[in-house]
Amino acid sequence: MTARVFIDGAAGTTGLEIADRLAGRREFTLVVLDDERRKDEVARAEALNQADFVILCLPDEAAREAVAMIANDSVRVIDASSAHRTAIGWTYGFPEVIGRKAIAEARRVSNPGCYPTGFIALLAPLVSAGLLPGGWPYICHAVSGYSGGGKSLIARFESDADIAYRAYGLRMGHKHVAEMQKHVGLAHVPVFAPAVVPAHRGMIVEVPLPLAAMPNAAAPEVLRAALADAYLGSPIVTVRQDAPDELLLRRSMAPVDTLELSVFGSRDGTQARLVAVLDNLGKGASGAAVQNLNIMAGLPNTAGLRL
Ligand SMILES: NC(=O)C1=CN([C@@H]2O[C@H](COP(=O)(O)OP(=O)(O)OC[C@H]3O[C@@H](n4cnc5c(N)ncnc54)[C@H](OP(=O)(O)O)[C@@H]3O)[C@@H](O)[C@H]2O)C=CC1
Ligand SMILES: CC(=O)N[C@@H](CCC(=O)OP(=O)(O)O)C(=O)O
Repeated sequence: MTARVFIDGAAGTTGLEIADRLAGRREFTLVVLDDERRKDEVARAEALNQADFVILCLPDEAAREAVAMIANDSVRVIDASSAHRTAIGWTYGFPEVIGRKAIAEARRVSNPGCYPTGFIALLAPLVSAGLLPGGWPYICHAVSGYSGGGKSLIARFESDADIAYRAYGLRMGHKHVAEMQKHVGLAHVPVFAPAVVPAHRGMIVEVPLPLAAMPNAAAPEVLRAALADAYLGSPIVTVRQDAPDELLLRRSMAPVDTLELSVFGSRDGTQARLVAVLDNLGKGASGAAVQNLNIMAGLPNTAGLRL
C-alpha cells in the first residue's frame, strides 16, 4: 500500500524540491491541488485531512492555519516552516542529533531551519559532551544562496544582478535564534549574522571560537574527533579530516542533501572555526523533509535523497 502525501505549498521553492525527490517513489502517492485550488480553503482542508502525511511548505502563519485545519488524528505532519520549531508537542526533525526513534513515532515533526541545521550539527554534540561550554555567548556567521528566501528573494536577486552581498538580520532577533539556542542547550541567545550571496543555493554556516578565552573548551583536534565520532556511519553528515585553504559556494551547485562539517584550528590551539557546508534546499529544507518522511513511514533513512 502506498501512503498519500499532501504538500501544502507545493508550488513554492521547498515544495517543488520535495516533489522532485518523491517523484518515482512507489511508496508514496502525491496528492496535488491544481493552480486554481491550491489556495482554496475547502480543497486544502479536504487534502489535509485525507492524507497520511502532510508536508507544510508555507509561510509561518499559513502553516499554523493549516495545522488548525487538521481534524483527522491519523494525519502526520512535517512542517518546513519555522512556526513549530520550539513548540510543545512537536518533535524537532533532526534525526542525527535527536535520534531517529522520536521522529519515527511522532505525529508532528518540525523540520529544522537551514542555518540552524549547520549551527546545531556543529555545536550540539560538543556542548552535550562537555567539550564546549553551554554558557558561552556563541556567534554564528553564515552566507546563504538566495533561494533560502523563497520565491520573493529569488525574484529579487534574479532581477537585480547588481547585488553582490546582502547582510541582513541587522536588528537581531532572526527567527532562527530560538531553535539554535534551544536545540543546542545554550544559556544565551546566539548573535547571528546572516548574509545572502548571488548564488541560487548552498550555504556556509560558521561558528568562530576563541578557545583560549572559553572556560572548559577542548582543543581543535579533540573537537574534530568528537564530531567525527558523533556522526560516524552517517551517509548524510560527514566530518572533514583535512584542512583545505578555502571553502567555496559555487553558483552552479547541484542539489545535494549532505551536510559537511569542518573544524579549523590555529597551530597553537587557541582558536578554532567550526564550519558547516550544506544546500539550504537539501538538508536545510526539502532533503530533510524527505528524510523525516522516510523515517516516519518506516522506510530507509536516505531513500530518494541526493547524496
Ligand atoms: N527556501 C528555503 O531554503 C527554505 C525554506 N524554509 C521554509 O519553508 C517554507 C516555504 O518556503 P519556500 O518554499 O522557500 O517559500 P516560497 O515563497 O517559495 O513558497 C511558499 C508557497 O506557499 C504558498 N502559499 C502561501 N500562502 C499560502 C496559503 N495560505 N495556502 C496555500 N499556499 C500558500 C505560496 O503561494 P504563491 O506561489 O502563490 O506565492 C508559495 O507557493 C517557509 O516557511 C520557509 O521559511 C525552510 C528552510 C529552507
Ligand atoms: C536567505 C534567507 O532569507 N533565508 C531565510 C531562512 C530560510 C529558512 O531556513 O527558512 P525557515 O526560516 O523556515 O527556516 C531567512 O533568513 O529568513
